[in-house]
Amino acid sequence: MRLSYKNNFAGYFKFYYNIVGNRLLVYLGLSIVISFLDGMGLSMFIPLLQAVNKSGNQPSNQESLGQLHHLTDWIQSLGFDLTITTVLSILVLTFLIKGVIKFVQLSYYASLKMIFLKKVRYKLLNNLENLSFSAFLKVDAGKIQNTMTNEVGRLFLTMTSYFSAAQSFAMLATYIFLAFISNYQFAILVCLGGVLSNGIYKTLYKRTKKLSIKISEKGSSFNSFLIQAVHYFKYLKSTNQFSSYSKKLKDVIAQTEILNKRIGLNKAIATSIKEPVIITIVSLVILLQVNWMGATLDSIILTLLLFYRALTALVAVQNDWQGFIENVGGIESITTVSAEMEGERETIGSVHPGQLKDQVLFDNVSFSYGSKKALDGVTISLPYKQTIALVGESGSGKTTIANMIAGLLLPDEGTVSFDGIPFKSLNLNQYRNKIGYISQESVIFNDSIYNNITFWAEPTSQNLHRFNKVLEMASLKGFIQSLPDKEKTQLGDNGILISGGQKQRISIARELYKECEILIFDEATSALDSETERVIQENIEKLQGSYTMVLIAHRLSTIKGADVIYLLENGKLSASGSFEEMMSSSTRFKRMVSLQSV
Ligand SMILES: Nc1ncnc2c1ncn2[C@@H]1O[C@H](COP(=O)(O)OP(=O)(O)OP(=O)(O)O)[C@@H](O)[C@H]1O
Repeated sequence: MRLSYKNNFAGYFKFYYNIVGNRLLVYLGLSIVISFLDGMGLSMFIPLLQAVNKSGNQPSNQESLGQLHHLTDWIQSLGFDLTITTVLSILVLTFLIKGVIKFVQLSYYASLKMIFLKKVRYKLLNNLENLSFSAFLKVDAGKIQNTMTNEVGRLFLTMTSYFSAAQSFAMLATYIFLAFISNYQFAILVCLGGVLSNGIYKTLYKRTKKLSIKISEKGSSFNSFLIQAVHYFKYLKSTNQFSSYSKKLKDVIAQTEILNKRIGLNKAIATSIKEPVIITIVSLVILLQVNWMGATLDSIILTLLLFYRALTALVAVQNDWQGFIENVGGIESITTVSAEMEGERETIGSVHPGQLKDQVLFDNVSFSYGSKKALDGVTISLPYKQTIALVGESGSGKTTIANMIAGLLLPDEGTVSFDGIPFKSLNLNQYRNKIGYISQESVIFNDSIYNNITFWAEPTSQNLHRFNKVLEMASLKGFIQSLPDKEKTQLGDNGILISGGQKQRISIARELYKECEILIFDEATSALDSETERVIQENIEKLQGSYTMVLIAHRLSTIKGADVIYLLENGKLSASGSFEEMMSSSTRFKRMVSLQSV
């Protein structure tokens, strides 16, 4: 399914059709049946008039019905007498059937809505899931959030209005058809009235559409500011910067509401001119009918009835279209965001990685973020079940290498390979199943400890056993035992209810539970006190030899046990070897160690 559209009536139809398929035709079919029944019901007023005329002993005026007298002829040919009771019974029956079909249509609409919203949200979520990491680095989180929530809602409103307009249009067509066969001059007047008022509405629609698109943009920036306000709440609160920050948010709110007010103003104009326009046209028709066409009373009543219904349908078309235009920004922003994300889709190779046997190898790798060179001709080997450590000053390129090992970034020059398979050809999704990543910012979901560690695994005895094992490995057993709700303890948004060190241990436990093959610790022990750090350190050491591991650490004491240490300087490799080798061969490394000892 591709979310794209052409900016015209048929283009919108195709857009909705692409999402919900033939269900749309069923819905439209039901709309047409309802319009037809409505027309049928109204036509019953014609024989009703005749029946009233007959009972009043007035001559029945076949001429005033135009070609519609065929309807009364048809009813009589079925063997029904045109009495008031017969006609009223047919009228009641028609509207009863219409009510039943309306119910079916509305129930169908409820499931259509569910399918529509689900499909669009799934599509956007898939787009996000498949987005490349380098594109994600440039992404506006507020825009994505706004699109997934508000804009999908607005998009659905456009579909509601669009099909409601289509249904009203079917009604309008029914009455115009009835009008044509009853009195063609009248029909021409209806059309003229429609065309006339349409001119006024077109200008209003154009203005509303522009405002609607602007509202979508404002929605994105509102969400962006809001996400950051929540994310940096502690900082904003402790430094009393919240008031100046919320000023920015309030500005966006005010601008959005001004746009909404302008849309409301357009709506007010559109709504308030409707009745005067209708009444003027109705009066003109009556004048024309009485003065120049010598119309009789029942012909005027019939004309008025058809005319009134046709114009009501026309007003409904205009109202629905106004509703459509008010939310058209939703289509615009969803298709744009979806296309943008699709354009930045990660390309995944097809070669399936087996178990790591030999090594992950960086061969003369260079990488830049835009014009900023982060890695320059780096050659590194990560051998099977060995531990390497990356050290270097802040900004020297350690995290970039870690991201490359996880396949998040691909080299601009040189190759990164897994047992000889270049990452470009590798099925990176399968490869990443092997990766455990414990990053500088611990990842904690707003859920229980158990779910955070097991990633929502069923609490079977086997899983619970595995869970308890990793609690011990990550030194979490004592902490969890001390909590009243034990492993069911909720951690709050972003782990706000636990300490930085506890967050890290939970992250470590999650990766151990996953039973990954390659473990990346990016400053994993930086937020721990020295005692906890020692325990975790011992645990990492226990893992050495069982996992292929990458350690990134500023504290050099923590990487003493690594098989090979790589020292980076400004994206270049300046030395490598075991801790002892580095101490004797690299004066820079030796200085770093001695500075930390001090
Ligand atoms: N998304 C980005 N866009 C532009 N430049 C970036 C981006 N991420 C990192 N860099 C730059 O690339 C260089 C290497 O960054 P990297 O994060 O790999 O360093 P690091 O050694 O891990 O630093 P630290 O120890 O502070 O985490 C730095 O100069 C940094 O400014």
